[in-house]
Amino acid sequence: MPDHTHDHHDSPHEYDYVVIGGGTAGSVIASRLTENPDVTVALVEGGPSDVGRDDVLTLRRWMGLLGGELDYDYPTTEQPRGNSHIRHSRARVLGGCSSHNTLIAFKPLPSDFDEWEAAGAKGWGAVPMEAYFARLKNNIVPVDERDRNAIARDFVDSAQAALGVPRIEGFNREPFTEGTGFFDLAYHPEDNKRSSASVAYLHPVMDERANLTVLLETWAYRLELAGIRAEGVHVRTKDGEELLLRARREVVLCAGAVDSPRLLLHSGIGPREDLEGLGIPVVHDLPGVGENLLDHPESVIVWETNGPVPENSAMDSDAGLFVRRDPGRPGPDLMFHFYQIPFTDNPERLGYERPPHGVSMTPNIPKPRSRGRLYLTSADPSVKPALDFRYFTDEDDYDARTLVDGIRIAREIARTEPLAGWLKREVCPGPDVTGDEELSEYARKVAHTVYHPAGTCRMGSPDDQLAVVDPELRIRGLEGVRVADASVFPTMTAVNPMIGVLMVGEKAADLIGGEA
Ligand SMILES: Cc1cc2nc3c(=O)[nH]c(=O)nc-3n(C[C@H](O)[C@H](O)[C@H](O)COP(=O)(O)OP(=O)(O)OC[C@H]3O[C@@H](n4cnc5c(N)ncnc54)[C@H](O)[C@@H]3O)c2cc1C
Repeated sequence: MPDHTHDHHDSPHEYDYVVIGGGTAGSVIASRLTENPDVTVALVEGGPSDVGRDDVLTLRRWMGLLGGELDYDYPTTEQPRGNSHIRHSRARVLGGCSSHNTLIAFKPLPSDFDEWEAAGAKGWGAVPMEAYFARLKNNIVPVDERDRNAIARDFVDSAQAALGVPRIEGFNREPFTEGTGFFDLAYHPEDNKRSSASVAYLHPVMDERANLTVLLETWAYRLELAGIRAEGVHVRTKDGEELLLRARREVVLCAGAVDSPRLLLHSGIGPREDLEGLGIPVVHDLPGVGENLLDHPESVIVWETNGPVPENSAMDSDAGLFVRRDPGRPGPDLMFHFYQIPFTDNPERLGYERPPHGVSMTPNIPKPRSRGRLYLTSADPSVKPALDFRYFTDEDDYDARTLVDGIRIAREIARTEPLAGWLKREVCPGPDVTGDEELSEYARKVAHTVYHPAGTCRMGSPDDQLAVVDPELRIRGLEGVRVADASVFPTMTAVNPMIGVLMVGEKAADLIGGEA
């Protein structure tokens, strides 16, 4: 290995590591690698900085960011069994989706990591992963007392009374299979400020570290490969300048579950036939790129309340519920978010009206069985990729049945005091919709996403033909390039994935640093 310590400033566009994507995982990795002052890192981020931006940094303003100028806003392909109108928000700003999400913070359950290990991700079991949770720099705390809305408290009481599940105070304290309570969030309750990946990992060091170069509003569009070795990445800056950023040691791809496979495909790394069909020269035939597209689909049931709901909240969906219907499963198989607002965006398309004040429950499928696929429709890197989630297409209809169960359980909770006393009427689907078929039809047509795409560059063992990266996160068959973000998830975590992504970042930094 040549001595790089003296040539840092020789070439303006050469670094030890080029990290693509200053999002959730990328912020962790760039921050950790540059703890060593002898290591240089370029962090390439498609969006602007979040520093000083109250619209981004104030957690409760999250909904205002969706669909706006800081959102890549990916459509889905037509979903014959689901909702074809879902828009997948992906943040275009430093911190990535941790800068516009709700920051619900769940350490993946032991059963999630053990499932990864069993799927071929050697070394990613629950026991070794524990250390990475302990390392996280984010401020992870239960929803603060001041943010605990009276109706959300009553939701928790009613869920407990109706279902007999335990009340949980601090979901990350010990593993659970069911329970209800206020979530842990990565935030600062005193001013409702995000403790996103960028706030926790980059803001404290960005201006101080001479060895960290953050290139904002710069888009990576193709990897530079010499044979099987990744040598850097081609980017376009905000001013339209095209640069080749060279990586002496490694390129680390952290563009997320949509944009990491997208960049690989445009670099000629992916399923041969697809690439040839689009006229993209095949550099490396890797059939798994874009396959195994996972998500948490959800549905919604909305009530009108007797009067306005009190104002206080961390981000309007501060409490929830996990249910395990099948005791043979190691973890929960149905989850609910409770919204202190009437979330009628999708039902309105079917003719339902938004009540003046109301609340919602959004049952989702922790371990969905449908698997989708991401693919390109054009060799032009500026064309958005196609996202076909194949929602509700699993053979035994498990996914749709889960949401039907969810709506029925939601109604049981709503009938139970103290929540019952707040509710005037069920707005959607409405009390007349009761049969399995009708409920399934409704649940699927108004289905939404919990915004958790993952799995499109999945990690796996050498005999897994569809694995894209090995358990050290190296792209199989190539040198000098890893993927580290939600796309490497072999399977979906039963809980919201962000903490899992941050832990992927921490472990990736360890793997990369250890090798150097
Ligand atoms: C609205 C919403 C709410 C959510 N709520 C929660 C929640 O409460 N709890 C939870 O656990 N999870 C939540 N999630 C999911 C969670 O935020 C994501 O799973 C996680 O943040 C993904 O991290 P990532 O590193 O894979 O990708 P990202 O955080 O999306 O990072 C990718 C980064 O790469 C950049 N980028 C992409 N392509 C390029 C390119 N070609 N060149 C340069 N830069 C590029 C992007 O700008 C972005 O900054 C939510 C997601 C959304 C969208």
